[in-house]
Amino acid sequence: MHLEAALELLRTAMPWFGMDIGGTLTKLVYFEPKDITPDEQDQEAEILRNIRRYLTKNSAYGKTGHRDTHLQMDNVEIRKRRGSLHFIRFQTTDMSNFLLLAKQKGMAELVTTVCATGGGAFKFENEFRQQVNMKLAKFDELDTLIKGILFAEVQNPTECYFYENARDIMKSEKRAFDFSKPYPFILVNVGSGVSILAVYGPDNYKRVSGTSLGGGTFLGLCCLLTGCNSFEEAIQLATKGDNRKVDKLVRDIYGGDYDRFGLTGDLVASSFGQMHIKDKRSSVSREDLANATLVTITNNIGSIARMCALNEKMDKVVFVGNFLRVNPISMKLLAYAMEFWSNGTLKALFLEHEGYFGALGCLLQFNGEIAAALNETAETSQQTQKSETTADTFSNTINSTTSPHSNNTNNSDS
Ligand SMILES: Nc1ncnc2c1ncn2[C@@H]1O[C@H](COP(=O)(O)OP(=O)(O)O)[C@@H](O)[C@H]1O
Ligand SMILES: CC(C)(COP(=O)(O)O)[C@@H](O)C(=O)NCCC(=O)O
Repeated sequence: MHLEAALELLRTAMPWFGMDIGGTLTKLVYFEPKDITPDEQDQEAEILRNIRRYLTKNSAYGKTGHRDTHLQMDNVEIRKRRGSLHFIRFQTTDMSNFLLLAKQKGMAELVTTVCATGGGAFKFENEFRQQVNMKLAKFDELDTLIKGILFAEVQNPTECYFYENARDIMKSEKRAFDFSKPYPFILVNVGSGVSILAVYGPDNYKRVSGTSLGGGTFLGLCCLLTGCNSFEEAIQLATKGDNRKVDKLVRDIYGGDYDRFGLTGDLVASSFGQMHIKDKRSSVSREDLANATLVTITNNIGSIARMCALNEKMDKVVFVGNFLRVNPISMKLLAYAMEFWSNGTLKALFLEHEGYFGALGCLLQFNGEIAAALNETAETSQQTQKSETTADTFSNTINSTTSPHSNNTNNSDS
């Protein structure tokens, strides 16, 4: 095969995945081509067809896998192909089951390199190689996070939103925000932990701060304090609880407002500040404890984010990460905190695809992987002067749609 043809094959070979292996959740973005020609269909490997069917016809996979169907993006163009993007997540603790499933579905025979980001791309590299014979092309999680956000913003006109009437949490409402001129902005990624970036341009950012008190802390503390067993349960409990029974408010200390410094009586003066009193402790519910945990973690993140915005002289603060999933309490609280503490100069912004940007950016970076590999190949072929042989070897090391090794037709949910 000629070098050019091999490279074209590499650029177009399916399937296209981006994977973000995080501290708690693994996020997988899958591109489903919708412009397959009859010729292509004839040539398409059986395994590839089955994988596509399996991923797109189901919304639950294995024990913890879910496809967020409400986030699906249709009619997207990537590398001159049109199709849909599917967003799938599972618990990172379930990685060995995922690898087993990938093997069962014949993925290992079709895909030899997966584009991955997040700490797990490093941690699980050997498992991928040993169990399914896949190499991980690793990308930095903060680079891919920004790439994913910028792509989603262009593709989806309603990606970005804010809360109107943020000062009145009971009345605040979600509204679309035009994020087409985004720079500069503070980006707060609330995953297991929290990373805070100052973003000046598409390839220009720095990590300005972070905190270990993040989504993982909320979930961990909530499980300890309430006996709950999942994030969804923790959020449900928090929705019915009242942090004021757990926290010490300014009014509990001052009897009212602390006027001189603008601290109103209903402000939290001390998170969990009432829990050293035995009577108070015995009268709080699991719901109150869950709510107080959520408010504590959220306020702390809001406070650090606000200081970063002040330091960087930026007025837009974008919050992402799966901590915000099904979590309007935190989003409204963050919107309130940005507005209240800045006297209306700071705006909290949110994005619909919350925790998927790293994986999405990783899928888009596949071009970068090819470019890197291209350079390697070009160098190798220059050295050996055997371009045809090199191209053939090369095409086997990335993805191949043309050489199925088995006829696995099982596409049922596992
Ligand atoms: N189904 C879920 N299971 C566990 N945690 C969840 C879930 N949905 C949302 N979360 C929250 O999202 C956080 C993980 O966010 P994510 O952005 O995926 O970070 P990471 O990359 O560190 O896994 C958890 O710590 C938890 O607070
Ligand atoms: C180490 C991490 C980048 C990993 O990302 P995550 O899986 O939490 O999304 C993040 O947890 C973090 O930035 N933690 C805070 C570290 C600190 O600045 O204290």
